[in-house]
Amino acid sequence: MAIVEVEALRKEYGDFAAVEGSTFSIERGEVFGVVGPNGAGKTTTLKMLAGLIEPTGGTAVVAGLEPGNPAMQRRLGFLPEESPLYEDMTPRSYLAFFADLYGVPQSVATERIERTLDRLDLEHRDRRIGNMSKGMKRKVAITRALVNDPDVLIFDEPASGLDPLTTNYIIEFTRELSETGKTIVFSAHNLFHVESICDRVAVMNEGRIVASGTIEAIREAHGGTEYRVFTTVDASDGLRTSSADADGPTVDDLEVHRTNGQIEHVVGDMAAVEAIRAVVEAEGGRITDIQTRTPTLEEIFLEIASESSVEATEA
Ligand SMILES: Nc1ncnc2c1ncn2[C@@H]1O[C@H](COP(=O)(O)OP(=O)(O)OP(=O)(O)O)[C@@H](O)[C@H]1O
Repeated sequence: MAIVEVEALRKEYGDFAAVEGSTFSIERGEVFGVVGPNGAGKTTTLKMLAGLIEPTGGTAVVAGLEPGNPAMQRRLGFLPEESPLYEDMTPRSYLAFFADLYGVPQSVATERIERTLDRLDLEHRDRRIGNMSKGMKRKVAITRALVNDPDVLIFDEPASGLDPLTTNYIIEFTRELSETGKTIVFSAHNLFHVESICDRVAVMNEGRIVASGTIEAIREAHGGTEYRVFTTVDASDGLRTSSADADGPTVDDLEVHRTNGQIEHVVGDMAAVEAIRAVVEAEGGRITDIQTRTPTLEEIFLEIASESSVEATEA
């Protein structure tokens, strides 16, 4: 059975739905990314999973337990997007305090805290938290999410606003946690990190999940390689497309641009390239160049988000 089961989860604020009926499940040991633009509903979703805000509808079950159940809290670690820390405490005293709240025996807690801080390379463990850098504070917050040795980690933008070195450190550490069998739900803006560590993702926009699956599947469904065929003659009249209904081979989604005296045909597969070649040769022209381009994950997600916004407007 999946360790996280979310069914028709919904959160309304007045007549505004921040999350509009999300359904997904996460297997034990998976790294699951929740991605999407600002205001998509990522934080709201993660907070409902963590039992920090109550859904208006639907259910979120973690490790077989409802959010808010104290037994579930013990199996869960939550890293909020902004982690307010007690500025006057030191990392050691602060983390010991949280371990105590979770009922972790002191000797176990000390060993766990020191091991995590060692791994995160956090120096100055007895320095006042208020005097630490943003990256150091984030490392303390991450260690706090781990004091109870949870099975499920919910990390809201774990590396947001940090320098690239600290970011890589945290992403690498998150990967290591998943290798030790922890299940990680992770929200992020930086799609490079999503691609590097997530097994599956849910793409959110305006409160709804608009695509989900492995990155490869999403790439395949929404962002295949684009072929740009440059020719001396326009092949569109000899091709059958959804817009032009001429005789000849069918080419879906053909785009034609004129650049510097050349005709550029943009198509989505090699069969279309061959069809263009046949038409161009039959018309006495020639192909001058063929270029391929694979859209970045960023472009694919932007495309998915804008398509879903258009659908919502049209509905
Ligand atoms: N307490 C609240 N009261 C009213 N509206 C809220 C509340 N919390 C969130 N919202 C709204 O719900 C929507 C989703 O917010 P949420 O914080 O979940 O988005 P997000 O995807 O995490 O965005 P970001 O990437 O900016 O953190 C936003 O439009 C936000 O303004």
